[in-house]
Amino acid sequence: MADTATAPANGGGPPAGRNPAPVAEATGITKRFGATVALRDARITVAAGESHALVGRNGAGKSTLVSILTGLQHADTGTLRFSGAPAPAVGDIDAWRSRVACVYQKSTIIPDLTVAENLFLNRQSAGPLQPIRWKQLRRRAEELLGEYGVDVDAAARAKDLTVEQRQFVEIARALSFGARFIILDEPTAKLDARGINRLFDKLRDLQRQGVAFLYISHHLQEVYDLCATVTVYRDAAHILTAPVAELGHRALVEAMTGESTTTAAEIVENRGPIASDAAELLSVRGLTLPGACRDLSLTVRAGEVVGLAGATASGNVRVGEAIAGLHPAEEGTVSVGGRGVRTGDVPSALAVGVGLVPEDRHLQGLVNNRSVAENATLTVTDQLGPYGTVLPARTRVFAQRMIRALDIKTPGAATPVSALSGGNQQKVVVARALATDPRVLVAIRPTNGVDVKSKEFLLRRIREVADGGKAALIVSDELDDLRVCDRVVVMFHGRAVAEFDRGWTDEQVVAAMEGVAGRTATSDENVAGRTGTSDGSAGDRTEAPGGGTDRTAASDTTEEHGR
Ligand SMILES: Nc1ncnc2c1ncn2[C@@H]1O[C@H](COP(=O)(O)OP(=O)(O)OP(=O)(O)O)[C@@H](O)[C@H]1O
Repeated sequence: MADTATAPANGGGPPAGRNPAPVAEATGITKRFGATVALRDARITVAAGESHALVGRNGAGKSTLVSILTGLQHADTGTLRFSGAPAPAVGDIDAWRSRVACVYQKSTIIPDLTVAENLFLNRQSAGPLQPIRWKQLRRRAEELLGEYGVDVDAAARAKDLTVEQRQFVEIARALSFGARFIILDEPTAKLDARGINRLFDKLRDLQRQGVAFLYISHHLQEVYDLCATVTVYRDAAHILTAPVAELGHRALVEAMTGESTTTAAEIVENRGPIASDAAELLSVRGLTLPGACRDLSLTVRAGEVVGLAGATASGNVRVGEAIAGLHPAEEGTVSVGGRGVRTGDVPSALAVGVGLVPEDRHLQGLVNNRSVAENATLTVTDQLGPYGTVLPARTRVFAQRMIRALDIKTPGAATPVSALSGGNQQKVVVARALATDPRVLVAIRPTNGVDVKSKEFLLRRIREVADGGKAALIVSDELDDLRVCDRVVVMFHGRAVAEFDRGWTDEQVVAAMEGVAGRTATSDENVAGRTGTSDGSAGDRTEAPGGGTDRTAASDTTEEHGR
């Protein structure tokens, strides 16, 4: 793919006449955490005004580098310079802020404060004993937001903003400290396609104003869309830095993994259709969830992986969560192998064999200060000792099996899960869902934050669940996640609007997620075909926008679209 990739129109180089010193230059950086070497003699140079990507597998050392570049951690060895000058002293927060800022996947703004208060936190007044002039504060905030073209009400509570608006506020705050170098650590993880486009427009805009970016993402297509230069880390070390336009997709993946990899589409290549007499394992009939979906029906057969696709407001995530007992239904039923699930009742879903990989591993997935072993076995404590006891030795053995099965990179089973890299934490969440050997696995964005190789690995594991005679539902808007499915049902604004067998093209599924298929094909009815109507009868299958399916086109585009 990168053979055809082009550099962004703005080029990414430093604007003429500006200080030629790099905005950030780190060399010889080594950082250890106990026995773990997180960075070994690593380096990076980001030129003024450059859009620079940093990629690497989970645990490669990217977040550690970010924490060193932003002054949160001190490197054991190495030098760091900003615009030619040595890095500020540790703890001199204002000096660090004027050089670099990071927008994380997890927001750092305070939900109960207004946008204006967040923007000027700890600098609301002119001096320590000066009163805060609220009107002035709001005006300054409005000016600041206006200056960077951020369309957000300065008086709004931060908690009422969308993820995208929060990110824009964080970027504006960073720029207001004078920083012309911004690090974005997986900023698109919680955005849908439109949100990503708007974020990219904003970044390109700021780049034209001379702001440099270090962009971290596991979505390699985003690297091709946005960045001019890419640096690859592998196993704590710098592997290469190259112009994006000169590095093909396969070469980039090989630099990250040290070997060649298969793509998601290759996982299902040469696979036959699901037997028509395969038992219906998951059955959702006429489900209505307030604010999320109306009269939705869906089935998944034994041996089948079904994708439930949709943009943020589609309701697909709530449907997945409801199947796992997290939300009560206003109407409709959920059953597994003929046994009903009491909606809104997690134990009832667990009892019939539903396993869940939740959307947000931080909020719903992990107990941070507990070990990898404890987190991986949370759902199976009844198997870890007699009479309600949990035997540490049995927990350890169980967890070690999981660590091997899912290739979790950790010093050991007793390591606190918070010490793992983001992608490896996600694998612990998947391990926990698989631990119960579920009959129906509901996996919500299961490859969130997972590197290209681990993504392939996790998707293969989900396929194996189905191949073992179980059913899997992948709830996601990631095209790579959907590519391993036998069937993809697309939701738009609470309704299933299209359904595709294998061989769909990216354009077809994206159009359906954007609501185009819903308007042309099934304007106000449930999708028919195998998703069925609310009374369980089969209806007409939705015509794919663009007509039919095209296996060649789907595989050809595999490398072209990260999402
Ligand atoms: N506070 C810590 N204590 C112990 N080990 C740590 C700590 N922080 C990071 N590590 C280890 O350092 C290594 C590098 O982790 P890092 O988070 O930098 O990887 P990453 O490239 O950002 O991965 P991901 O893509 O999964 O976010 C990993 O092996 C991780 O377990």
